[in-house]
Amino acid sequence: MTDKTRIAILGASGYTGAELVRLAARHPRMTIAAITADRKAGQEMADVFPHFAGLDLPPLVSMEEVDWSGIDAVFCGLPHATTQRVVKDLPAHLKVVDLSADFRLEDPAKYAEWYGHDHAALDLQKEVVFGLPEVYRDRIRSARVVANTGCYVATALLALLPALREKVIAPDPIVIDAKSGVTGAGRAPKENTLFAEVGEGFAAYGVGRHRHMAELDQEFTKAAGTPVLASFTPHLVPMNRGILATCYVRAAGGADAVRACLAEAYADEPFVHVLPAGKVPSTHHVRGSNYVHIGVVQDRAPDRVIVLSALDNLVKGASGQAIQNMNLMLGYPETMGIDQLPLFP
Ligand SMILES: NC(=O)C1=CN([C@@H]2O[C@H](COP(=O)(O)OP(=O)(O)OC[C@H]3O[C@@H](n4cnc5c(N)ncnc54)[C@H](OP(=O)(O)O)[C@@H]3O)[C@@H](O)[C@H]2O)C=CC1
Ligand SMILES: CC(=O)N[C@@H](CCC(=O)OP(=O)(O)O)C(=O)O
Repeated sequence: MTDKTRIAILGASGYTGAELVRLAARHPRMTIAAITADRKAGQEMADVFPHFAGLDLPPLVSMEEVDWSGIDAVFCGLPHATTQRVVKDLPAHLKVVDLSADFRLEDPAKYAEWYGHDHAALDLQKEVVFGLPEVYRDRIRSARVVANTGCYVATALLALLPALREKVIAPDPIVIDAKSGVTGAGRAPKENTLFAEVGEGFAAYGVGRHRHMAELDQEFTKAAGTPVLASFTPHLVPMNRGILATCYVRAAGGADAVRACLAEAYADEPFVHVLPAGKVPSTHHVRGSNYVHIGVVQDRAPDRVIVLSALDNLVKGASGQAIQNMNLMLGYPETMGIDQLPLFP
């Protein structure tokens, strides 16, 4: 008998799956019992990811080969749309943290509108809790299935939600200018992530319409108590990891009021640091960690404020947040296994 939770990581040959392996392998209360892949099923993890050389891991298998009776909890790092068909058929004894976008939208009509097809697991959707621990910690503790917040969305929500909730910032306009490293697009080969097409330049994409807007609308609207339609423009920048969101908002009390509100809201949060006046966050300062840095700056007009937020898309934006959620679901200390300091430079 072991007092460790036996976990499976679905999609372990992808970027978020590999990051889950990195973190879970050193988690004091988790043991990695199964790891899955699709095209890479049958391979050893250290062959797919040589940085895991020497780590004792089971081989990558297909999902059909997993013996679920030997598993207590599952992290699901699969592409969206595939995920809902997989998660709905998982045995009910499993606790699940899903990293995809499939279970984040509460309204099925919104899901169909933004993803272009009906949801395949609506019954399950009803019981899923939105996985942003800083907001839904109590509900996450008793959830069986949690939908991790998306990487861009976590960056923007953590920057603005408390101030929106307390009406320290106005619900309109909110403009979010966000930049992501290339691992945000996953490991599967795509033309837009080729070195020659990402390096030495950068561009916006999804301008005017990106599926993450639906998730932002849902959570901003709940916090403000009135419909919020934020502008959101993502950019792909030539770096491996990290997201920086620069958010432009209106706040009658100016930057000091916004900073004070955020500092109070996050005073006891283990992973969110509100920076002192005059400091701005950098992806360099959160890389490889579950930390989020938030800076607040006064714009030239007295009622315009700039809130900047940085996190590592693969850690706080995905796998670290997933472990944070699973720690809550399992009754473990929330920071267990994910309190590593950032890697700098
Ligand atoms: N990358 C990021 O920063 C973030 C990603 N996410 C979300 O997390 C999920 C995983 O992302 P990421 O790790 O980047 O993706 P990757 O493309 O890097 O990895 C996808 C994984 O899923 C497996 N897979 C693909 N198709 C299937 C299938 N049909 N059946 C079973 N397994 C399959 C792949 O196996 P194989 O390698 O063998 O093909 C691989 O292990 C996505 O939903 C993404 O949107 C969320 C937040 C941040
Ligand atoms: C750089 C890049 O391509 N990013 C992806 C977001 C990745 C992601 O994490 O999507 P979810 O949060 O919805 O799972 C995109 O813009 O679609």
